[in-house]
Amino acid sequence: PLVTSKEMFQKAYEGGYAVGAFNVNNMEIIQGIVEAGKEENAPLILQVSAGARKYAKPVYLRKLVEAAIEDTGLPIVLHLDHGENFEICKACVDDGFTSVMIDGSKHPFEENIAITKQVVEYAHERGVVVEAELGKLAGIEDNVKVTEREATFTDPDQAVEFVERTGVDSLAVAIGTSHGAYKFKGEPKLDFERLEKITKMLPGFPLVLHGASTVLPEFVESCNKYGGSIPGAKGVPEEMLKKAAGMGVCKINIDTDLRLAMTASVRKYLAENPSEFDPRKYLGAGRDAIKEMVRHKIKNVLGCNGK
Ligand SMILES: O=C(COP(=O)(O)O)N(O)CCCCO
Ligand code: NA
Ligand SMILES: [Zn+2]
Repeated sequence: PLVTSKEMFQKAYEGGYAVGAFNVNNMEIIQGIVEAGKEENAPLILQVSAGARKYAKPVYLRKLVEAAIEDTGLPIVLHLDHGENFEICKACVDDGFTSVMIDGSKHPFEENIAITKQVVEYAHERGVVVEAELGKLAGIEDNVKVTEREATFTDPDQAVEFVERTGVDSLAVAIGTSHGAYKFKGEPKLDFERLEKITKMLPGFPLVLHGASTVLPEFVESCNKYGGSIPGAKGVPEEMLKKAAGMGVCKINIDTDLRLAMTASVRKYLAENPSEFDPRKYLGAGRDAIKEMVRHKIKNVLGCNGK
């Protein structure tokens, strides 16, 4: 069924595991994710960005997710990822989403609170849950001193005030991750002391980790081997994700690992089958790679299999 993440996160918090939040843009990506969820009997969060709505059109994504629910019977959350303003959050609530993110992290503290409150009011009125963000994901890695970079991380004291004043249901925290395939110049590092402090000050409150793709080496190598060029791509080691899942993180966002699984498999298939031109062959290869990758994440990283 189509569900909100309320109970999902309560169980995840108590159980010390996290639910995967996977970005969806087309049929094969959705099918790969949902087949994995079915095989592992895991709850799923399918998340749609503004770019996905532009690429696929909202009605296609909504119907594809409805199809996935009808096909599998899994508990599935349909979530708006990185909603920029009240309007897009409202549109998704009105479109039947069960969860929306309002990302006010680029605004000053008080503006972030104001816009988040506005979305919480509208969403809660209609039984929809809200994710917000406090602190800025890295991504400003180069030519910035560590202290400056850490100044953009989530401040635990501010987090308490933010949650109390907005009534938000979950909070995306900045502890060193960033979006995309180039997350760390040097050794991967997350600020676990900061994460621990936040969970001590907000016991039982669901936290969200963005920029949590591992940038799986097998796919990076395959992309580079079959005509791609993504040297130096690096993500979050799976051990760190497991640790975070045991420390109050209830939702782990994965998009780049899906993109790499699809891209590596399509490149490989096309390189190895030069005379093939049936899209079902190479898109099917991509779908299979996504399914296996998501199964791996569910079983070996998130721990939400059978939950
Ligand atoms: O937090 C994430 C996923 O981050 P990652 O890029 O590590 O998969 N997202 O919100 C997905 C959109 C960002 C584009 O990748
Ligand atoms: Na957890
Ligand atoms: Zn994100």
